[in-house]
Amino acid sequence: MLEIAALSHTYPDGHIAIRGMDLTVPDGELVSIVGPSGCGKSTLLRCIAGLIRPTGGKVVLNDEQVAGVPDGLAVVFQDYSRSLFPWLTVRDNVALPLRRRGKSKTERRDAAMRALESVGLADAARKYPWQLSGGMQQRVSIARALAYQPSLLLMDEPFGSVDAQTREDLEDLVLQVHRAEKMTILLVTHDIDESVYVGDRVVVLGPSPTGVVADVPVPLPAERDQIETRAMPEFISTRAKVGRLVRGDHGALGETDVTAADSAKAETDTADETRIDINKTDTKTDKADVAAARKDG
Ligand SMILES: Nc1ncnc2c1ncn2[C@@H]1O[C@H](COP(=O)(O)OP(=O)(O)OP(=O)(O)O)[C@@H](O)[C@H]1O
Repeated sequence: MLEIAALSHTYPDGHIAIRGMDLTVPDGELVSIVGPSGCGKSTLLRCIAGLIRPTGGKVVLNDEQVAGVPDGLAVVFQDYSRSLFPWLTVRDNVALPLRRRGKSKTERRDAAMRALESVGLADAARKYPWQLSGGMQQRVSIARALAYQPSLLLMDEPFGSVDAQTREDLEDLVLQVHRAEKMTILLVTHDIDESVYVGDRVVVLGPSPTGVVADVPVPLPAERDQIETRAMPEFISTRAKVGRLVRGDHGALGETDVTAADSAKAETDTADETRIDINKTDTKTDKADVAAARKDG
């Protein structure tokens, strides 16, 4: 269970990105997060990932307050070109984080190959990331997250840089993995259709400083199909509702939607920002991991 309570974040320059956000995500749910450009979606994910410390409120994951990168967390970013190490093979990129799981070399390689098979890239295992297309590189990033077997997967606009066909394939891949592994997934997207197509629910954030404007259930069957699901009346009406809410039309709120706008207004905590040095720590660990991976050959 992920619980976000009265979460606020003010950057050191005084910019208030998040104010008084409340959100609860039960285990195994796939929640889409949408909101106007620049509202604070990435800031929210970084607070959940323990990469920045909130200046107010808290993030609690499985009953423990997040104070650094939690165990069992994986993140997929939009910019795949910077998230893979060009000097490691595809297989070694996928296997790298498993060092932190205490796995042996053979176990790491087996897990990496299984994850690559699940994204249809087993044949590319011995290639380097720069030998693959953008969509294939993003599938490697997803395979790396899957191999880690996270209990919580955060995806920040993960399909923003790939073509339309690849995007649909990756959406279906995430749905398939979500069903098979039952992991909790938070997916930030600018694409309202995508938010409804993949989500169990869509959380709509308001403009900066952001908070939850509405929590919209997605009344669609768990099994989804790119053509049939998108033609369903429930898909069309939910997409229209989310679209209006993102544009600030709160009249689009239905009886089943939960609004947290009031609690967002109530929170005024703008305490000083304290940055965690987790980035430094991570960089050191990554360097050690990478050096060891290269030695493994
Ligand atoms: N390090 C920082 N220092 C100061 N302000 C920042 C910093 N990082 C982000 N911001 C500001 O905080 C706000 C939220 O940024 P964030 O990247 O979280 O938004 P977003 O919703 O993910 O944006 P987009 O829709 O463009 O992806 C923006 O106004 C941004 O300019």
